[in-house]
Amino acid sequence: MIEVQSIDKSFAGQRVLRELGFEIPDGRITALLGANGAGKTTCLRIVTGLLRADAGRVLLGGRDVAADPLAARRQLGVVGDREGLYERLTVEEYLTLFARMQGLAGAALRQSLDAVREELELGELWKRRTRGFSQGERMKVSLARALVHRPQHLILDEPTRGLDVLAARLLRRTLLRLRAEGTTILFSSHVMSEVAELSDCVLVMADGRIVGNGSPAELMENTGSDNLEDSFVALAYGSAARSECIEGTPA
Ligand SMILES: Nc1ncnc2c1ncn2[C@@H]1O[C@H](COP(=O)(O)OP(=O)(O)OP(=O)(O)O)[C@@H](O)[C@H]1O
Repeated sequence: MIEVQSIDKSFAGQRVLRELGFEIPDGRITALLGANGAGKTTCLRIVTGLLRADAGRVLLGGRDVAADPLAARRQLGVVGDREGLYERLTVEEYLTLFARMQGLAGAALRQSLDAVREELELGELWKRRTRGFSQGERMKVSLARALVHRPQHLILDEPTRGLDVLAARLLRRTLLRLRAEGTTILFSSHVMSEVAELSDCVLVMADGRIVGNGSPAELMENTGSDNLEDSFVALAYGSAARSECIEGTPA
């Protein structure tokens, strides 16, 4: 479970997150939506421990990310807005390095590497250095790095950005499989069709707050919309003027 409790964050006096709070239960896929600049990446960086909040806290599986970062990271996989590949290493070397850093060794290490190679169809890339990889190839390696230690929580920042149809499909299939295995998944996106297809729950951010929280069907019902995009627009852009939340959503 991911618990975000009353997070505040400012950059140079500009308040980006305002008492942001939400909970994500295990075995669910949750999408984080918001206009450009709404604070999604800042929120995800705080949830993953890359950035410190000014106030509030984040718990991953009950562990405070800021107070106990190593324990939190052991149960966390992250696909960030940059892939962070080491271009001189082959895929195998790169994933082995990250698996070792997560404490895997011996047969367990071998098994984990074999599993991600197969699941993410990395066979042909396995012995290649990652320099020059296409966007889709980079995403697959980045996702494999995030998954190699079988984390309980997976966080992805716009994971399908720049992917072709097949790569996006592989990613969606992987997320659905992980959900079936009980993984807790939080991802940000601007692609409404993929959010509607994948998400059990949608969080809509505006002005550093959650202004909508529910299943796609609930958000549509609460906004009187017959599609998720209209519902998102009503919440994300209407909210700045109305500064109110849909029923049942924390302010
Ligand atoms: N390191 C930083 N220093 C200064 N300002 C920052 C920093 N990181 C983010 N911001 C500002 O915080 C606000 C929220 O940015 P953030 O990247 O979290 O938005 P976002 O919702 O992810 O946007 P997008 O959809 O465009 O990726 C923006 O106004 C951005 O300029």
